[in-house]
Amino acid sequence: MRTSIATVSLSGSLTEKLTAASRAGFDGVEIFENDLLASPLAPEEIRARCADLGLSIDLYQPMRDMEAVPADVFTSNLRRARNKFELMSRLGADTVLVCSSVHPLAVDDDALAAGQLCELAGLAQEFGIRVAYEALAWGRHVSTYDHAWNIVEAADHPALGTCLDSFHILSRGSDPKGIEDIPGEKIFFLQLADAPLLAMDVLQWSRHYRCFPGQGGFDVADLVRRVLHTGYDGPLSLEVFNDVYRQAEAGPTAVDAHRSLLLLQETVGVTTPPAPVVPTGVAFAELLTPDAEPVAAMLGALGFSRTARHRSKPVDLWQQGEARVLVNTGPAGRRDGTSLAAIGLESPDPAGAALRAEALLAPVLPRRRAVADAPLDAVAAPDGTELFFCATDRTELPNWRADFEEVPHEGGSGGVREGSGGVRKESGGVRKESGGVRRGSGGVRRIDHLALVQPWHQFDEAALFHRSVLGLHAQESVDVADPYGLMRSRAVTNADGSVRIALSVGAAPTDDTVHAQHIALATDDVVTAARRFREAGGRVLPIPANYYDDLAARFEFAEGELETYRELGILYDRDAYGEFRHCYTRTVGRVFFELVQRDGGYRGYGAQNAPVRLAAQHTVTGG
Ligand SMILES: O=C(O)c1ccc(O)c(O)c1
Ligand SMILES: [Mg+2]
Repeated sequence: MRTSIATVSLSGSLTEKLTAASRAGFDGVEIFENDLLASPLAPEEIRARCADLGLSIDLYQPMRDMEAVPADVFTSNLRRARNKFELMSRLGADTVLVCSSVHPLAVDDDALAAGQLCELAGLAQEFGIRVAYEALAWGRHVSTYDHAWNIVEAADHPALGTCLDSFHILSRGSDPKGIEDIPGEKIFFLQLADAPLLAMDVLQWSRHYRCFPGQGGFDVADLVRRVLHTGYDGPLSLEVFNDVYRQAEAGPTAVDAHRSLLLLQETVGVTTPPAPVVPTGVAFAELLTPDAEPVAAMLGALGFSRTARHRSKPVDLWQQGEARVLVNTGPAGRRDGTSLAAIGLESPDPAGAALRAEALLAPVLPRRRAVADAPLDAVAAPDGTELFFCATDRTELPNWRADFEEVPHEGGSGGVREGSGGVRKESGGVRKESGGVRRGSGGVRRIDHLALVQPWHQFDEAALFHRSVLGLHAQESVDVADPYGLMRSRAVTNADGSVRIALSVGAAPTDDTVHAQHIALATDDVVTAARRFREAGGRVLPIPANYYDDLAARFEFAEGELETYRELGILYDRDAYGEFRHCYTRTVGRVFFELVQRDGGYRGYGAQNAPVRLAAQHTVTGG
């Protein structure tokens, strides 16, 4: 289907908006009146610019307070309309949106509304223009789509139809089923927006919190299916009033927006892009660092061993159980402190995953390839993290580990390396971890989750990206209080929890040291793990005594248990499924580690404890 976007959904000048929409792959635009008024370009120039960019002008909007008004007001409305129709002719736009009146003099009289809209449509017709009448959710007398349709039907003019807007329909809780009663050719336009489910004034909700389909809580796909059922064949057009997108750079927002429509079209079954290839595990996390020393000390204390080195690049592979961390000291790592730069995702079909990513507008990165390197397909997530689609030790696919050469066993500084015993050699000569971390050894088994802090304006985009590109499931978003601002956090996971990525965002540009990325490592015994870490010279993040007093009030612990947690900086949480014990390391550059013990199917990430953790990190870094 054709895709379109209202200029109000993007930031910048009209020219910037049009360029962004075109680059992101939209077929057309709705020109919002204010964007035209503020533009130095003449209507003819805007028309030419759109043509150059391959964009059609699908709608001009809005025309307000037209109908159900006293005769003298209507006369001046017609004068205003004639003016706008002349403008639209210069612009080459053939459909105008008229939204239901909020005029103080408008009366509750459907016959009058129909009569005046009919007259307006007659005038429009002289200009070859169609009028699409839309019910604003806060319209004075007309606020539902079925009411607007009744008026359009009564007016019975070929140049008058209705405009459906998913926000107005779904925000009021109207049943979208009735849409199927409207003849498709009388639906002149379809505007789409989602929104988070908030209990607030509908006008404020609409003007500030709309988001792209799939980012909020509405069932936009169901509504679209019903509209398509009528035979509607106009564009799917996004109309998103949103405070964040008004400010964020138009280019990435437009891509995000178009991705939402690609996913929507797939959901309703009008397109079949390459299917998502859901990752089945985390192959590795890659740290970029200018200085391997503190990173090596940290990994050693956590019980990792440096087992292999890349054959042609300054990259070390550190392992423990199934957890693998690459430490890259290449040129890119010299730019700024240690950071979590890449994630290797175990993929059943790496090439298929890359095809999916490309179809969903994810930037596909050049394959990293040296002489003997396995080609790795990679894409950039919205925050710049590189996501590699990997196959680890599967004979039929190129194995990224074959690029690494075993190094003589040197290990970390103590820790649990004996726990990951039974080191075997695989044919490629790379040390293969046994996966056999001894139970109760406090050893790390695998990466539990990766926590990625998003740029402030990319939170919704990030969740939609991971959902649509990787086929991960997005959990509910939770608010977390930081001493210096509010954070929102939302996890995306695969079905068995072997891939968990926690996305979070602050309300404003954040302090890098505190709002660092982190790697959470799963252990069966966090108490032993924390002890060993400490004995190996590691320092856990100190947690205030008040936290433990509160834990004592909320839960009953076995004799001595709480004292142990207090001593080791271990935090505790519980949900309907199980228990969670976790502690944090100090930060190295912009990265820290977490040791986590999940028992009995606990599903969360300790969000309850996050405010305490964030405050503790501020204390450590800020003094
Ligand atoms: O908020 C508004 O006024 C407004 C204007 C035009 C629309 O199409 C709409 O959905 C809302
Ligand atoms: Mg609208």
